[in-house]
Parts: sequence; C-alpha cells; structure tokens
Amino acid sequence: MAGILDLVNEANDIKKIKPSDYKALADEIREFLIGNISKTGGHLASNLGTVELTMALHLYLDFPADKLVWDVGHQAYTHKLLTGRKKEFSSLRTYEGLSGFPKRKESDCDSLDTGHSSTSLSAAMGMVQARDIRGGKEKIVAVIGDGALSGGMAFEALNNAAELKSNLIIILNDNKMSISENVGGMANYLGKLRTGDKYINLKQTVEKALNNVPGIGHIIADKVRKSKDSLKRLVIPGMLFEDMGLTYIGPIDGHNLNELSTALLSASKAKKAVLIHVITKKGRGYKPAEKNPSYFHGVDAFDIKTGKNSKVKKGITYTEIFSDTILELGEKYDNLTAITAAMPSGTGLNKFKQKYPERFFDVGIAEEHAVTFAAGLALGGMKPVVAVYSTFLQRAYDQIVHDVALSSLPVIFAVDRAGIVGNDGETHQGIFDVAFLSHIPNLTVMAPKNGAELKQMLIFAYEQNGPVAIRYPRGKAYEGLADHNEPIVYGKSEIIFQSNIDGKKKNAHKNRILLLAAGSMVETGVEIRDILTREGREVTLVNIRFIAPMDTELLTDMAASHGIWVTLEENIKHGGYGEGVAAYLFEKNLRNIKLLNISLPNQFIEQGDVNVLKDKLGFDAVSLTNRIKEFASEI
Ligand SMILES: Cc1ncc(C[n+]2csc(CCOP(=O)(O)OP(=O)(O)O)c2C)c(N)n1
Ligand SMILES: CC(=O)[C@@H](O)[C@H](O)COP(=O)(O)O
Ligand SMILES: [Mg+2]
Repeated sequence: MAGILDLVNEANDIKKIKPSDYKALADEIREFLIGNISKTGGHLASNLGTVELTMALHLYLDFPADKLVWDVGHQAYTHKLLTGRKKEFSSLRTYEGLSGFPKRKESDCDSLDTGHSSTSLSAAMGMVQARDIRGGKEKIVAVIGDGALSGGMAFEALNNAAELKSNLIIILNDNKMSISENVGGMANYLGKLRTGDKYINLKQTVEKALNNVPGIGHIIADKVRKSKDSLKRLVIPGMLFEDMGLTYIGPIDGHNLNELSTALLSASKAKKAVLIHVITKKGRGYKPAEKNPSYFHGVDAFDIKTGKNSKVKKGITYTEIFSDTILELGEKYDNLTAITAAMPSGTGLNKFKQKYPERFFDVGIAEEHAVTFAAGLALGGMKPVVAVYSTFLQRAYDQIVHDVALSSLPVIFAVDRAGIVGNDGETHQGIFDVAFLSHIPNLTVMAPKNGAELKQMLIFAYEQNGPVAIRYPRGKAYEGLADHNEPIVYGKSEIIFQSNIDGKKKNAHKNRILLLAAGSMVETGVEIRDILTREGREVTLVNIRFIAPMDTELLTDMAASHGIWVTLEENIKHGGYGEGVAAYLFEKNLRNIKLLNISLPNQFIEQGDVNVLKDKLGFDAVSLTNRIKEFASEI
C-alpha cells in the first residue's frame, strides 16, 4: 500500500499532504532511511537527525525557485526523498547512482554541490547578493551543522553577513556532534545557548515583568523595547551572533514542526541575515545510532537488529597501521604530537588521544588552522603529525607552503584516503595531493608500497628535520612484498625486480621495460610485471618511495639499460610524478627513452566502488598491461 512518502514523492511536494500526516511521514522517512542505509551504507545518524527540519524547510520553501543550501550535504537524504528521488535510493553512493551529497546535475532542487564542510554560508550569501542585483524574490536558506560552524570559512562568512541588507536564513543544526563530539569555543558557546531560555519567550517574559512594575514599569519596558540593544544585552541568548549583526532566534526544538515553522516565518520578515538555532538529536529514531552517533555517522551495510557492521573485515588497513605506529612513536618520543581536524576516528588517532591526551589536538573542522598550529608546535620543539584526508588537505595549501615548507619545519603530514576513495565521489577522491604537494620546496613527499613500508616511512619521517608528507590509500593495506624491506635512504628508490640487463638479446636495451611505480601502484606493478615477464618481456619494477625529491640518480642509471619507461601513479596526471620524469628526460636530452605516463585522468572522478571505478578507468592490472604492450609495440 502506497505510504505517505510515496504520495509526497509522486507529488514531488510535501505541501500536498495534510498536517495530520506529518508525524506519520517523519516516521516513514526514518524507517525508509534505516532500511535502505542498512543495505547500501551511508551517512545515517546525521540524516536521522534532520528529518523534521527538512520537512519544515520543504513546507516553507517552494522548489526549485527557492534555494536550500546544505553544508557538507551528507545530511540531505530526506531532502532527496522529498524531491522525487525515492526510487533511486537503492543506488545511493554507487557508480552512476544517487550521490550521497547534493548534486545540481541530479535535481534542480539541489542548489550547490557540496561534500566539504563550511561552504554553505559563503555560497548562500553569494546567491543572496545575486538575487538582489537581479531584483529576485526567491527565499534562500542555508543549513549548517555545529561541526561545520567550526570551519574557518563559516566564520569568514558570518563576519561578512553583517553587510547583508536582505533576507538570508541560516539554520544552525546543533546536535552537539561533529563526526565525534564537537569541540572548541563555539561548541561551548552553543552549549550555553542550548541550556539557555528561548529568546522569543524570554523577551516577552522580560517585557511582561517590566510592565507589571507599578508606575514606571511600562515606561522602562517601552524604553527597553525601543532601545533594542539594551534589551538584547539584557535577555538575548545569541549575543555573539547579534553583536555580529545577525538576528538570532532560538534555541528551538529541531524536531518540532510547529516551532520550526514559527521561527522560519518570523525570520522571513527580516531584511538581514537571521540565524535560527535548532537543537536536534543525531541518530534520532534508531537506538544504536542515538547511543553512538559517531559510529553511525558514516556506516557500511549493517544489521538493523544489532546495529553491527555486516561487512567482513578483510585484514588491517593503512589507517590502522598509522594508528599503531603513531602510538609506538608517541611512546618512544615525548615530543611527538598528533593533530586532527575533527576526524580522530577516520584518521586513526583515537588510540593516541586516549593514551596521550596532552599531546593530542582536535582543532575542529579547521584544516588551515591545523597546519599552521602544527608549525607552531614544531617551532616550540615538538614533532607534530597532522593526520588528514587527502581531499581535506586541499584546504590548507597556503599554510603548507607559507607556514611549514618556507621555514622547513619538521611537520609530518599523514595523508590518508590518498587515491580513489570510492563511494563519496568527486568531492572526496584523494587525487590532487601529489599535484599540490610535490612542487613545494623543502617538502618531501613519500608513498609506501605496502602496510609495512608505511610504518617504515612514518619512523623515517620522524627522524627528518624538515616537513614530510606520506600519502596512503583508504582501506586494506597491501601485504605483498613483505620480504622487500631494505632500509629507507633519503631520496632513494627501491628496486623490487631487476631484469637481466646483461642479456645478449638483440635490441635488449631498446625493448627492456622500466616500471616506475608509486605507492599503491607498486602492487599493480607486480601484477603487470608478472604478465609481461610470462610473455617473455624483460621488465624492471621500481618502488619509487619518494615522489619528491625524484631519484634522478636511479633514472640516470636506468637510462643506459631500459628503453621503455612506464610511470604508474594513483593521482591526476598534471603535476604528477610522471610529468616530472618526462621533464627529466627532456632536460637530459634522453630522446631514445620512450615514456608512457600512467596516471588518473585530469578529471573529477565520480562515486562508486573503488574496483568498479578502476575498471571503468582501465586502471586495473590487465588493462594497464595491454596499454603498455600496445605502447611498446609501436616503438
Ligand atoms: C573540509 C572538511 N573537513 C572534514 C570533513 C569531514 N566531515 C564530514 S561531516 C563532518 C562533521 C560535520 O558535523 P556537523 O556539521 O555538525 O554535521 P552533523 O553530521 O552533526 O549533522 C566532518 C568533519 C569535511 N566534509 N570537509
Ligand atoms: C561526509 C564526510 O566528509 C565524511 O563523513 C567522509 O564521508 C568520511 O569518509 P570515510 O568513510 O573515508 O572515513
Ligand atoms: Mg553536528
């Protein structure tokens, strides 16, 4: 029997149902989310917390004319359900399926493509100014979480919001959580607001009290009402926002449709930025997620009854190796400090946090600050490790250049999720870090061939006096080549399999293949070398270890004995290692060497299972071997 959600989905408009059905709709949405995400995986807790909020927004806004801007956008599943995308939900975060984030190409009700935190206010403000220039009438609302509000961009936008002369509604969705517990001064401030009285009631209470004062009471009330500031100083809880030129409304119950609708209506009248502070519960409606919203922030498929992950664990991950190694280094060196930008769990710093709380820093969703904070720690004699996802490190480019590399400070960047990450799609693929790191002077950029070498590299990085970035992929660590563990020498590669360069075969040199593999591509290189060797080709496989500085000594040696070079890297082509090798060959006038640069295409890579994406990109060992054979046959 079609449920209310189906009615809304067909009508593509929540306004078509009766208010008496709202509660049932919310229940149906929650049941649908839990049922589907238990199969596909995804961001469950945040979405369970924003069901009523999203419904209220859809009752207030008229899509697609009005604009709703989600921050991060991981909590927009209900928005997608209310805008006709219910039937695609089983394809959530899969290749060519529904994105886990707002996507304008998916729906004209998605106003901004998001995935990275703290962008909503800036974008919404731009939309407001554009509306005013056009003389438009559309409503514009941004929804930002308390975690995202800890991001620098959000503060930059709030600072600028005072300039607005027309309506922007900012919904602050406060559930006390980022991925882990939210941190910082703003989190504390919001905590005070949460426990404070509601502004609307408080203001009326004060005015009523003053009016009851015999004689002069109503005069004071009148004065106070007229002199807004003193009233606000006296009663308003959201002083910080008010003093910044916004109007603050709240805190209100983010699960109460009436309160939400009243606040939206009240806010819509203001010709300025209005911040509505809503209190929600992350994970609401599913006990395991309510109890552990951090675990259920981003989940794989799970058993609804137990809440347990249905995925069978297949070996240790790079993140777990990082986590254990940092713990060992922390034990050995009391100047080792660890920093995360609101992702202690995802980056594997939870154990370090437990054991060395005084040397652990969660700075909130603030990658820029994290890097320069690390520079400060290094200047103070510490050895800071910034654990961060490749994609989020993009935020801190200038801090790396200007605050760390310029002074060659001993900061270690543990760049996790480097390469194709899969289901989070374009906004999360870790494919740009080699391009934006490897050209920075003084910065060493490394990539381990397997889990054991990640440990070796972290220990090696600790012993360096300058900044080192180590990039490694999401997921299970490669366990092959365990017997290849020669000590790391600065700037030097590791020859894994050396072909017989003394062979007397005709044109041996010309046809001998050199595979220069970086990080995760060494594993692929082993498979490629096996196939080619079985077919009688002479192949040397090198684990380059150092993306920067390049091991030019090795390249010079190999030029004398290998005529076909292939670089293998899991990052975009431009600014990659392969382009560096091409430049080297050109500068050295080594025209007889034929170079095939195998990297990811210079494009955004959509969502999907990592292996599916690699197949589609022809990035699997067999496809790459065929490309190499075709290239070699043309010579
Ligand atoms: C720049 C950036 N850093 C880190 C992340 C990872 N991340 C995704 S959601 C999230 C927490 C967001 O917390 P909040 O805004 O409060 O939303 P909630 O999940 O609580 O609804 C983080 C840190 C990100 N998306 N972007
Ligand atoms: C929405 C967001 O940015 C994070 O939750 C991210 O999806 C985490 O990625 P991992 O699943 O790789 O930890
Ligand atoms: Mg939150």
